[in-house]
Amino acid sequence: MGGRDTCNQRSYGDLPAMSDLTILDRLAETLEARKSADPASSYVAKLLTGGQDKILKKIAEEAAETIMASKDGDMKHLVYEVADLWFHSLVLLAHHGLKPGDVLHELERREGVSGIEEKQSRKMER
Ligand SMILES: N=c1c2ncn([C@@H]3O[C@H](COP(=O)(O)OP(=O)(O)OP(=O)(O)O)[C@@H](O)[C@H]3O)c2ncn1[C@@H]1O[C@H](COP(=O)(O)O)[C@@H](O)[C@H]1O
Repeated sequence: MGGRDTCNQRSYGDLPAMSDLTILDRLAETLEARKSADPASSYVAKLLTGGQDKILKKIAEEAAETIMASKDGDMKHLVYEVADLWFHSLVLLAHHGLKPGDVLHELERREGVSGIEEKQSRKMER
């Protein structure tokens, strides 16, 4: 776990000040700008210049930390770790020139389609 200690700044369940879409878009813009930033002064620039494997390693670490937080049953810790996981996933998307909107559109496309039915239709296609 890093030095960022935002766990206690907002109690679990409070609404964020702005919509989730807005923070995702703002963060994506920052990540894009960090592509030309100095790695010495930007964590994101350091990750992006480090290449795909460094980003993937962080995602694996954050996924493992998310699992541990869930098992511990500490909801604040879980939210914190999922935020880390989402953040590093957004860095991976930026690395590939993708945006949060690409994922949101995919989720929208899936909206209302039962996972069980979708899996069944894939089996029938084979
Ligand atoms: N949302 C985040 C964010 N979430 C987590 N982190 C960093 O991700 C890292 C998480 O890794 P760990 O918990 O494993 O901590 P660590 O052991 O110190 O990390 P490593 O040194 O092993 O990589 C920490 O350094 C956190 O500070 C983030 N760093 C940046 N952002 C956003 O990205 C923007 C740009 O950041 P910079 O590029 O650093 O200016 C910021 O303004 C924020 O909006």
